[in-house]
Amino acid sequence: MADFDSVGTSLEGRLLFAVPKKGRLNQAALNLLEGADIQFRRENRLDIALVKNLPIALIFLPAADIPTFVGEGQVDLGITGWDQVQEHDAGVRALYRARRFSGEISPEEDVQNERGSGCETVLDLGFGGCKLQVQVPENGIYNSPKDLIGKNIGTSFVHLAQKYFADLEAEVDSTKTQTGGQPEEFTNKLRTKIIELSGSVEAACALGVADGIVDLVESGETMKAAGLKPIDTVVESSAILIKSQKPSNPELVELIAQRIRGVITAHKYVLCQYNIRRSTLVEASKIAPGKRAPTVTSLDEEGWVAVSVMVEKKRIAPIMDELSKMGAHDILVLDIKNSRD
Ligand SMILES: Nc1ncnc2c1ncn2[C@@H]1O[C@H](COP(=O)(O)OP(=O)(O)OP(=O)(O)O)[C@@H](O)[C@H]1O
Ligand SMILES: O=P(O)(O)OC[C@H]1O[C@H](OP(=O)(O)OP(=O)(O)O)[C@H](O)[C@@H]1O
Repeated sequence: MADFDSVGTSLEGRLLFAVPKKGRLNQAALNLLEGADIQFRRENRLDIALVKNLPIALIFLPAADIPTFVGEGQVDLGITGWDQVQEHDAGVRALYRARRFSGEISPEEDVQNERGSGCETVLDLGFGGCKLQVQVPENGIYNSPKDLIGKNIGTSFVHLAQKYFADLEAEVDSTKTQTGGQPEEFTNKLRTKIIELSGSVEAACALGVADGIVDLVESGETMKAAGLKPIDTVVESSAILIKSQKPSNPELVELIAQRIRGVITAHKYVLCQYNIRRSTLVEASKIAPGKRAPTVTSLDEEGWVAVSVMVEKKRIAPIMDELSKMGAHDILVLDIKNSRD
């Protein structure tokens, strides 16, 4: 077990930054920290690491728990999936709704309900893209989400699944009665049974535990291998940087956000340099206009200029083809290690 006490006192005055300790987001998050020059050494099995060159402590937590820590303000910043923030948000709202329904909620808490998860999105990190989808057996009897009302649903996203089926049940009920549904009260009334599973959710249908599942899909390989098909999307997700509503050091939060933004831009773009006749410069700039504008310098040859421009990595090959066709020479493409707007 990690010895938190020994580092406890040294956390004072440090911004607490939660990072996924395992799973799909772990390595990409560590790469971002490295790119942002957040230097630390993590002792074996210790889930807290002090940053050497900034007043920050990294807290390694499961991605699913990060919105709770950030939302409640115990941790200032965090990297997690948008899906996890939405799940936490749905959980917080469901809890307040249930308490309001049973009459045990005060007006102050009611205000808190409106604040939801308490996490604010700082920026999209551009990795960990996936979709939370409703899935059913490929050759089974269910074809639309409505067919699953009243059935068993396996998922790790219990609150989002509850909300999804509560809304669906309310929609179906309101078309039946024409009186308008009340998704508000779903905690007491949900007919669909949501079964919480912590992993390998895709196996639930084949094993007879569930009729359908709500699970993440990226490439679709897991879904296909399990003989499932998607019938709806609950949430589209990617990794995000979140902050609490009142971080202990807002300036440091902004500094980290700026550095991470720089790393993301650097990964997304390459620097393209080429020589071209000045008379073709305007046309060439239309092909590769850059983030703001190309940098143009004179060449020691009459009528020629050297151009330097940032180009999105994924578009670089066709842009080089076009520039070459236009008469550009000595086209070079360079990786960008870091950047700042
Ligand atoms: N296949 C995927 N592709 C891209 N991102 C994913 C994928 N699966 C999960 N994610 C993202 O990563 C987050 C964490 O999911 P993951 O399953 O890795 O977490 P974990 O349960 O902490 O790890 P593990 O599954 O190893 O126990 C998800 O909430 C989602 O945002
Ligand atoms: O569409 P794909 O690219 O196949 O990815 C989807 C799978 O990835 C995630 O699970 P993960 O592998 O992280 O493990 P888990 O099932 O234990 O959560 C998710 O829960 C799916 O099972």
